[in-house]
Amino acid sequence: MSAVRIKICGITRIEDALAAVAAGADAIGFVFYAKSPRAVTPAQARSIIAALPPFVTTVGLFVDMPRAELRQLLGEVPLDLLQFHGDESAEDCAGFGRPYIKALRVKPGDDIAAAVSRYPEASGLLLDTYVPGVPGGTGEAFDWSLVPQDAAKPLILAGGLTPDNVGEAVRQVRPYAVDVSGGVEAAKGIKDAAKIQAFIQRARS
Ligand SMILES: O=C(O)c1ccccc1NCC(=O)[C@H](O)[C@H](O)COP(=O)(O)O
Repeated sequence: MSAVRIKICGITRIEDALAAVAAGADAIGFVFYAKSPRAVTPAQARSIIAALPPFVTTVGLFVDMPRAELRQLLGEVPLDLLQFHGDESAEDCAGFGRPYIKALRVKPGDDIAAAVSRYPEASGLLLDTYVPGVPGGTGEAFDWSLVPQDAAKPLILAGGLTPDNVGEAVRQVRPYAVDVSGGVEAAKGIKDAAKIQAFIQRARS
């Protein structure tokens, strides 16, 4: 089995992006959702991306953003992959000339395999925790036993991961990738380089 991929999400500063890359992250995520404490402007994201070395995947997170607004943003920011974190349908996620992943907010009793099948064009599905009224970045984990072992798409495990639980999460779920935001922060939107290093080392050990 290949090494688990790692995305560090909610990046707002160049130094945090570089710390993530130096620690071995495969991808970094930018939150384009104004209500988030981790929100960035297109100009901020562009200047962080300009500081990156090659071969780092840049991911933009959106929550039910109007299509015209998203198209304009994609003309301003060189994003490799789109992450839809709201109530977008498969049709809403398509047609932007970029691969996408869809976040599914998981709650007890959910049939994740059935939800995956609703997004046949997605590159993968990100599994996050359902918290009423909060679209993402909740810092809470869901019941990992709900994750199917034979999903039709690569699954990215998210929600409440930390340096302390990511090793067990990878052992139990065997996801394609893991995604973390709050678990590697010193404060909301401010990453902690030592926590990023510990997270990546434990995810891959
Ligand atoms: O981070 C936010 O504030 C946020 C707001 C709206 C939609 C998504 C958001 N974040 C998504 C992520 O950072 C991750 O994909 C995921 O939810 C993991 O977050 P965490 O539980 O903090 O590790």
